[in-house]
Amino acid sequence: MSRGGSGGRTRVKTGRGRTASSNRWLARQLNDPYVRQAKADGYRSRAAYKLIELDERFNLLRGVGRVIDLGIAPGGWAQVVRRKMPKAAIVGIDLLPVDPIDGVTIFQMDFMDDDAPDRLMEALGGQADLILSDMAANTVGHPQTDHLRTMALVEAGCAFCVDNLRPGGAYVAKVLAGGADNDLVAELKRLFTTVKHAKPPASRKDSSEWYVIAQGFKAPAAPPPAEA
Ligand SMILES: C[S@@+](CC[C@H](N)C(=O)[O-])C[C@H]1O[C@@H](n2cnc3c(N)ncnc32)[C@H](O)[C@@H]1O
Repeated sequence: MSRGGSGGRTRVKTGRGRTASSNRWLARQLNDPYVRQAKADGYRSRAAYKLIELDERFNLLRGVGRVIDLGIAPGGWAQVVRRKMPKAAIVGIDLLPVDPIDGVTIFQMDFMDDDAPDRLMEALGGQADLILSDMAANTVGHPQTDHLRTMALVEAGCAFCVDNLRPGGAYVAKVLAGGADNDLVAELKRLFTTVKHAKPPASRKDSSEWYVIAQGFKAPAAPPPAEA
């Protein structure tokens, strides 16, 4: 047994240079109907079906003209938006490189970089109707740390909404169960008319991921008139 370099997780060496965890991953991929379906439908990731299922339930994509996709790689969600709303402007960002998707502008950079919001919005060309975040921080195997790191991304997405979402727009973000999200939900309820949680069937049962669906962004209150 050896400690692998990836996030300090214990990796078990098996035959042919593979690890037990990579063998498990391979077996799971081969047995996963969503993986097979994604291949048949030409989607780059099984994650595509999470957005399809969320859209069926919450009508997220109806009428959208401008969409931001945070954590776009490898591009399944962007493909879903592209197919359903062919005329929509779609701008995505990811730490990882992404093969081009027709009609989608993609930045390879950290969403937490100071200039990321401006770069995204300049490319989008106007306020977003929908901001999607499927971002997940690299896990370190410590559930509370993983939860907090992903929640920081969700909160950054929420701040991005305040500046860049049109009134009535929606924000969908991946969250991990972990207990520290009451403040976030309270903030979302202040900003949006409805806030719901959902775990789409395509989300693996053994994953702690959920999605928060915030719809009906409230127009920011006008600043009070300056005193004469
Ligand atoms: C689950 S994947 C997204 C899958 C995608 N929705 C799809 O359908 O193909 C999560 C992505 O979030 C990205 N990510 C995590 N932290 C990020 C950050 N700070 N800035 C940009 N992307 C980030 C990861 O690189 C990863 O590719």
